[in-house]
Amino acid sequence: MEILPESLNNLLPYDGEVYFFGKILPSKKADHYFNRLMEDIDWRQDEVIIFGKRIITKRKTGWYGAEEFEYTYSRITRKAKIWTPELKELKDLIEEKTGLKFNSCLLNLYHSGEEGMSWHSDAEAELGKNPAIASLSLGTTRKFVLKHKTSKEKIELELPPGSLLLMQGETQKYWVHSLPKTKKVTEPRINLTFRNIQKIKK
Ligand SMILES: O=C(O)CCC(=O)C(=O)O
Ligand SMILES: [Fe+2]
Repeated sequence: MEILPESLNNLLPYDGEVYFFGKILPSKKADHYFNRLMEDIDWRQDEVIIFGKRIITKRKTGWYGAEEFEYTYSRITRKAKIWTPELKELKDLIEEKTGLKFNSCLLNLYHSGEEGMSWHSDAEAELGKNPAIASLSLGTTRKFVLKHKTSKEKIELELPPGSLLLMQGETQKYWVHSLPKTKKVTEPRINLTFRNIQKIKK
């Protein structure tokens, strides 16, 4: 069941649903969480395999959840750490705003505009069919782009600190998304994507 404020429009013209909630955290709170997460998250550089090559990303990530869920992406499997107090608070807030339940969170730390995320969809088996993914942004504002896999139509939006974006329905099946690199941004950004892992592998 989804409880969405009636005022929210679907940003996608077809084949999925993306809702922008705007700022759900006042600036001071957003700053507070940014600083806490910088300190408390076990930030790691990922080793990903791209076109068969092992690459160490500049971007750092963290993987947290209600249990030690295993998550596989780009052929790397990681075991979740248990929620920190701040992550639990943010999860509760996002569940309240979206009316959905989430049991895990992937965090990304982009040190500057030199780091981004290339085109992908979040369609890992662990997320099940038509996953809902809630994305909270902290730190500097960055541009986020969605692109339809066949029509190539693009939807662009700015994600300011404290703002929430929800992707659900068939979005991951028909659209890819990216965080483009940019020379204009020198400040760091943290993004949290709350997800719901379906299969509990121990
Ligand atoms: O940083 C963002 O806004 C996007 C992150 C993302 O797409 C992901 O973690 O799968
Ligand atoms: Fe993503």
